[in-house]
Amino acid sequence: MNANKPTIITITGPSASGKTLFAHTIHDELIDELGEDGISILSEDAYYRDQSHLSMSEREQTNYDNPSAFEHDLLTEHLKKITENKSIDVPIYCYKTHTRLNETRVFTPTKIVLVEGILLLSNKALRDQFDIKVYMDTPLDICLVRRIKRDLIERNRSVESVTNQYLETVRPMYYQFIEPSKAWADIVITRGGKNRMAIEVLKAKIRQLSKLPLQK
Ligand SMILES: Nc1ncnc2c1ncn2[C@@H]1O[C@H](COP(=O)(O)OP(=O)(O)O)[C@@H](O)[C@H]1O
Ligand SMILES: O=c1ccn([C@@H]2O[C@H](COP(=O)(O)O)[C@@H](O)[C@H]2O)c(=O)[nH]1
Repeated sequence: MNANKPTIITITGPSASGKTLFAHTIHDELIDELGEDGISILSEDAYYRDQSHLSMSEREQTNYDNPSAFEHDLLTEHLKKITENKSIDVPIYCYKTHTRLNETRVFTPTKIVLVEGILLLSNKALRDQFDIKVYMDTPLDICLVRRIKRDLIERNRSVESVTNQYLETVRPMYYQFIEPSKAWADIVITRGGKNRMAIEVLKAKIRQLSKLPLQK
């Protein structure tokens, strides 16, 4: 790893496998130690394509678990800029309307960048941007239960819409794209976002990497 460029760590795996919880736990437990320019999180979901040209019923039919739903080229370009220590304008995606907001968020590179999302290892150009690749190997039935609970509360969804989407796209796309991408992972984590030993191992590696100097 080059001491002059940020280290980019991907945390991938199925929807509701605990990627967000895992990334935020590591971030929150290290932020005081590493500082605001030490560690940050970027989400693949921010790069969902805008659907504002479609009607709401058409948006509800979109396959959000196929790589084509994401603007991966833009994310790849942004990750390259991060490795050059350049700021990027990250899109803001709304799950309730399935659209991007008009405004963007300025993201300034930090020494460690955690990037979480379902299809980050499915694309070679994207995969090549990551220094460390982590896969959350949570059983799919547990992911489904957690996704139902989360999407009802946080994403304005009904049980029927979550379960239909699961059968039509989420599960088939998992087997087609996500599960095979596990082969690219350096570290496979069982038991989801609360696996304390896995959290501590990643934190130790991040602490070690953070001791290397970064030239801005
Ligand atoms: N090990 C765990 N035990 C209990 N709940 C969990 C665990 N891991 C994740 N969750 C919960 O499951 C839901 C989905 O987790 P999340 O981190 O959002 O998944 P992802 O980012 O992979 O889609 C969230 O409500 C989260 O708090
Ligand atoms: O408009 C949308 C966009 C995405 N989804 C679903 O979200 C998950 C990915 O997010 P996680 O946080 O990893 O769960 C993906 O499985 C999509 O199906 C959506 O339902 N609507």
